[in-house]
Amino acid sequence: MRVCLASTSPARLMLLQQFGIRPLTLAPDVDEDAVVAAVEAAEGRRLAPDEHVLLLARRKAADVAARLADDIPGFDGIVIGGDSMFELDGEVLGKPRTAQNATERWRAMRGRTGVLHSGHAVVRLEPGTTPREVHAVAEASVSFVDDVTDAEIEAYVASGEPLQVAGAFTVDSLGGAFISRVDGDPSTVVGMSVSTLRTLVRELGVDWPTLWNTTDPSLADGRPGL
Ligand SMILES: Nc1nc2c(ncn2[C@@H]2O[C@H](COP(=O)(O)OP(=O)(O)OP(=O)(O)O)[C@@H](O)[C@H]2O)c(=O)[nH]1
Repeated sequence: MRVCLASTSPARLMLLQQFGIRPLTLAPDVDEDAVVAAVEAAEGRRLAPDEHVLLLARRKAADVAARLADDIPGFDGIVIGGDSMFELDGEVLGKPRTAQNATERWRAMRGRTGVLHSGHAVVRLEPGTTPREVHAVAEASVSFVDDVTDAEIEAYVASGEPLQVAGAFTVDSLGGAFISRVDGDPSTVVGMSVSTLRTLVRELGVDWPTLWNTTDPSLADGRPGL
């Protein structure tokens, strides 16, 4: 069973590898802001965090699944897409991208609890059959210690780590020192709930252990991806 991760996220790839899977990786070609804006305009409302991450996870998986059918005829396996957003006091926060945003967010987060929403979509590609897709959202609440100092925030932002991750924090790296509690599947916070992926894979009739220790043939000669 081949596995393709439709993501550029190093954390998502790390998660799958930690859980015994060495997937092919392909970057999704999805303009996330444009996709969300189009759906919100059509619906005449803002998307809730769970709708937001599910929409994007599904679009990313669908984009790569469609390209795979052309790039690797006869691909027999699954394509996994994901998206994560952090919700604090009803505000949906993606990657801060700038030091100022990250600093402002950390000053607002100390001592608080927010929810990390992760969307998951899995597409089953099997030669001669119609692709099948299943999807789900997982949430984990994240509580931050209340005594993070401005100096610690400045140092953390200066590390660059918080700039490119949903919510401006990581639970499995430098940011973990400022997190007092996670309620839910911890891998949800990192980028994908692997227990949720297992449920989705089973819905597609695939036994999870069959994915263990799979090395995609395209990786056989050490080339990442296609
Ligand atoms: N290592 C780590 N990464 C995190 C954590 N929280 C969020 N992230 C990452 O923050 C990023 C959220 O941005 P997304 O838009 O979902 O994904 P992306 O990184 O743009 O990658 P794509 O899947 O290609 O869209 C993901 O890469 C997550 O893995 C965390 O606690 N630890």
